[in-house]
Amino acid sequence: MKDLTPKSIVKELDKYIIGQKEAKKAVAIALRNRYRRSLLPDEFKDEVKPKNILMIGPTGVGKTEIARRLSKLVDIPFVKVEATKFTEVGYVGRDVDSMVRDLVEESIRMIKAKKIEQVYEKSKELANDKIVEIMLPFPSRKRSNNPIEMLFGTVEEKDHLVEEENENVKIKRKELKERLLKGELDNEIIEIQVEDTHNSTIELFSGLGMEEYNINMGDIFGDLLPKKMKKKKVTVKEAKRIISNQEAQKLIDMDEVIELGIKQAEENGMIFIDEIDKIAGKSYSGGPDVSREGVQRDILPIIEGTTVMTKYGPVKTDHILFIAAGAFHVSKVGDLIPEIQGRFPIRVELESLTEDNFKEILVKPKNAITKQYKYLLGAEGINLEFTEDAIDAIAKVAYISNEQTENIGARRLQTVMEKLLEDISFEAPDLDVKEIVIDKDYVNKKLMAYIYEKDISKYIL
Ligand SMILES: Nc1ncnc2c1ncn2[C@@H]1O[C@H](COP(=O)(O)OP(=O)(O)OP(=O)(O)O)[C@@H](O)[C@H]1O
Repeated sequence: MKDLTPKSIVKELDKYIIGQKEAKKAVAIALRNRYRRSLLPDEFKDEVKPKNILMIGPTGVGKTEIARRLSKLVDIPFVKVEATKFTEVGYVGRDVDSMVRDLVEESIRMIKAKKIEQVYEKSKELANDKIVEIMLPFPSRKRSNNPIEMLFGTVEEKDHLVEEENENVKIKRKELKERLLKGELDNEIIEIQVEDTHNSTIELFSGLGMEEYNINMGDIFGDLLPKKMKKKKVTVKEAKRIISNQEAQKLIDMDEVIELGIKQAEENGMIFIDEIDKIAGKSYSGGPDVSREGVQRDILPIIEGTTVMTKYGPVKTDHILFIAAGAFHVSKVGDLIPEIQGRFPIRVELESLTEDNFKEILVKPKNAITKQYKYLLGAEGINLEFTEDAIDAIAKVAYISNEQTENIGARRLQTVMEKLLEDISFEAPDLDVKEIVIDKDYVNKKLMAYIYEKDISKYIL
């Protein structure tokens, strides 16, 4: 964490997100502040509240992507919620707590995955031993207490036979294990015990038209319920995966995982509240929805710092970082209740993406969409290339269709690319050619129809 200076964070984010300097800078500072806080003496620590961020900008320009990338970069729990979800019919005040419960769930999942990784090798070994045991059990023979057998000494004789057989099995098991490790037995079928997840749902009020009361016992009691097991026939390959998973679960200390998970969520969690602009303003949004102001008032304590009950125990929200986002086309930031405004001291505006931005987004990010298609078709043995003027043309088409229909930002690139490469993707497995170059002509041919005809004359692609 020490090396993650704001500058280095921005540099990392630059690898994935084009432009949006201000927003990147703001999240980098917020993250650094957490590190700074962690160095403070305990008596000050609680005084320093996270500086929550409000991102203002149209859809599809990178608001969520910046926050999500940041969380990946530093491996912290992250959840995204749509504020409008809480205005829907059927929601009641306490439901806003669900964002914290989801965060804890995510945090625990992350810690558990890490712990499982640590015991992975050991669990794999145990699984192999178990599979050998299933495939070649030791002969079990009850010791006879028949007085005649005991009198004539046949019990000892039988014991001797069993021992001999056991020795044989041991030798055979060694051979079997060697073959198992080489993968030679992967396609054999064996019977193993697996968790029976089928009957963990109880239906309350069923038949009364209240299906929404279906309660999943697992959700309430989590790992606390004893697991019901059933027998299942699977291939050895499957068994290796299932049993090593079961063994790994036994090897990790769930109490510790939960404790660490809660701590991580409290200290380092990040909650992204999208569409906050849609709950700005006092009015009902028509119909029987929960009032927007009501939702803001419900969310407020969570952002100010409260304790939320989860199935894992109480979770304090004081140091969770909140990033709220919205387009604010219709409503203004000033339409949010003052208390909420006050809780988002950092405001950043994200710019609409230009055609040049689109060009860069197509090729520059580590996970750029053109690279993704290259990899996908590479898997079919096809080398896909894009000429520079093809990239220019794709960006232009995306930009124009955003202008002519709905502006969905960089998301448009995905639909345009899908359209462009639809035929190639479909035909790929049967194509004889192994080199495909997408040039400007190909783009024009495939995407002309994408642009409203009436405007084609205006744009020379
Ligand atoms: N500046 C950018 N650089 C690179 N890719 C981007 C950029 N903006 C958007 N994208 C791409 O578009 C997709 C959608 O962007 P994102 O989820 O960040 O939208 P958003 O601004 O949060 O909008 P919304 O509030 O509607 O979710 C991302 O997954 C990413 O692939």
